[in-house]
Amino acid sequence: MATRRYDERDVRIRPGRGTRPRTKQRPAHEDALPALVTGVDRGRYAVLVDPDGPGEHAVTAMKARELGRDRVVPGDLVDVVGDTTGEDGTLARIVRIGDRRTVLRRTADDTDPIERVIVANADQLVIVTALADPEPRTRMIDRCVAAAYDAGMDALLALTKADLADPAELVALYEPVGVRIVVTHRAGDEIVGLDEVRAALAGRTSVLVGHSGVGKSTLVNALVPSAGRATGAVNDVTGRGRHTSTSAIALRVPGNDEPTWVIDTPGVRSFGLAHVEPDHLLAAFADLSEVARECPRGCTHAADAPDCALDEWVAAAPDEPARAARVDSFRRLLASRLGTAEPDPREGARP
Ligand SMILES: Nc1nc2c(ncn2[C@@H]2O[C@H](COP(=O)(O)OP(=O)(O)OP(=O)(O)O)[C@@H](O)[C@H]2O)c(=O)[nH]1
Ligand SMILES: [Zn+2]
Repeated sequence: MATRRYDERDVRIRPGRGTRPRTKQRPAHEDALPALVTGVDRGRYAVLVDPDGPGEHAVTAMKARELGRDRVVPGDLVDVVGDTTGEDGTLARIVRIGDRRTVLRRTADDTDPIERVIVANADQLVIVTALADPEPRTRMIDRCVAAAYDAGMDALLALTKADLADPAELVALYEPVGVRIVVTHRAGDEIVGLDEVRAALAGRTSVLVGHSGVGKSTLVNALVPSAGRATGAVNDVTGRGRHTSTSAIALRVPGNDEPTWVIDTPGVRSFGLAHVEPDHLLAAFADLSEVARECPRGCTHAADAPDCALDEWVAAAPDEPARAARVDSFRRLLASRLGTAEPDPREGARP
């Protein structure tokens, strides 16, 4: 995306004196090397210098003091200096964070009111959802789709465990939202549908999210055999999976001509939607975006918005039910952001 969106860098409290741009205070670091952040663990960053290039090698780095509290997250393109050999016991320094094409935030919560960036520069959010065991939760999917669209990312719904339930209902719900859908199920050691998943990921960076037990690790291990993501059985008592994996990590998917990455985000439950603008969400619906140019200024495009052009557009073609489905879908995502969405009846049992 062209414009950088608001993130925690903007709410940093700066010391009173000096309004000079911070970049001026930073050393030039002309010898710095470009690197991709693949993982973060207790203040140590796993980076790949010259990612996907001839000189690619893994290095452990720390954040240079001059970056202050700016967060460095998987997917960030950074500059590193110092000992960049990657040899045992060496530590490089991250001195610059490149502009971010996209940012995905996790939601604010009671202990931390800031929606923090969790992944940078990803193209696509892959919402891994089991068709059963655990039951799919449409409200959670809606929130993920809204977060992806707001972040300028595509959304891909990966429906697993198709051996247990029919995907038709969810497909009908998400196709009008413009979400690409792939359906998989395990058959012995194989995953049926894996080729479609591969095709949807090829040449892109995709963030994988999903509740515990949906089969996300099973999928990651099939895509990246060297990953060794822990897979856990669904807990028989609660129906939830065990939390078997811990920190976010970028993994290269082998076998592609173009660089292909998945970023696994264990433990991420929800996404920040507090800053989503209706028009930002609308931008993901090119056809509706066009129609809404006729809306009154400041139109929220919600179901109760007076004179919203989307309503006229639906009314103008009663023989085209697809229009209503499209508008309803957009408004469902809009409502998920405002927290006014109908509660998902299936969600009650599992907060
Ligand atoms: N029936 C069925 N079970 C599956 C399928 N895919 C995975 N499972 C099982 O579902 C359980 C959870 O799979 P995981 O891959 O560990 O799920 P996860 O989403 O990574 O969950 P955590 O590891 O807890 O984060 C395991 O017992 C898998 O064997 C599938 O297609 N069909
Ligand atoms: Zn409108």
